[in-house]
Amino acid sequence: MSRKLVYFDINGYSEPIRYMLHYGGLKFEDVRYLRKEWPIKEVKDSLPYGQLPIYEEDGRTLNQSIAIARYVASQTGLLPADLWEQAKLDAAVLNVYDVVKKLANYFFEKDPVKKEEAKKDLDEGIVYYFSRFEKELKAGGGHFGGKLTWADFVLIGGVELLNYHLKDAKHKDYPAIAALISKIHALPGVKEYLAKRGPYV
Ligand SMILES: N[C@@H](CCC(=O)N[C@@H](CS)C(=O)NCC(=O)O)C(=O)O
Repeated sequence: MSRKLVYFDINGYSEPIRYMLHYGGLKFEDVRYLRKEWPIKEVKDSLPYGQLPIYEEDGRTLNQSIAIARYVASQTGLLPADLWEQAKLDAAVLNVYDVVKKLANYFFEKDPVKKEEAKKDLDEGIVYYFSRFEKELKAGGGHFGGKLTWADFVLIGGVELLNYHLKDAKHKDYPAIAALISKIHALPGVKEYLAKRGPYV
């Protein structure tokens, strides 16, 4: 089976997907376009919605990082069979993306007044969402939904993205989130990948 994950030379939206692929021991081509060379017109024009990441498997193409993460989870034992459990995890992932979206709103805002408002919304959003993630993780014995799933990987990916761009360990007052980061970083496959990867970029 051929698998390819195509993204940029950053961790960003693809990192939880890379973690899952490595954890699952699935061989894949990790294609990373240089941001400084983007847009490469012929590549961008060939993408279903002009954006990355995309995931290719045996000639089929999937876009949208959540859809890719969910599919990869289904191939790596990280998506439970029960439909209610699946829906609860979808909700957890969308909650993570809701707070990550606040980072994007802040990051891409050009107007200085609106940027300040977006920063306030982001700072408040981090406290609001992280305290709820913390509660959910504690109720689930350290995981969303009681066991290791793709929602845990997506949460870690989101926290790392926020931390990197805000130059701060935003999860430091949330012990269950911190423990989950350590746990995922120590998983077989992920640990070896991280040792080779180096720092988050
Ligand atoms: N909703 C999409 C968003 C994808 C997205 O925003 N991709 C950005 C990089 S993180 C991109 O491709 N930017 C380059 C461009 O738009 O040309 C997803 O989650 O995959």
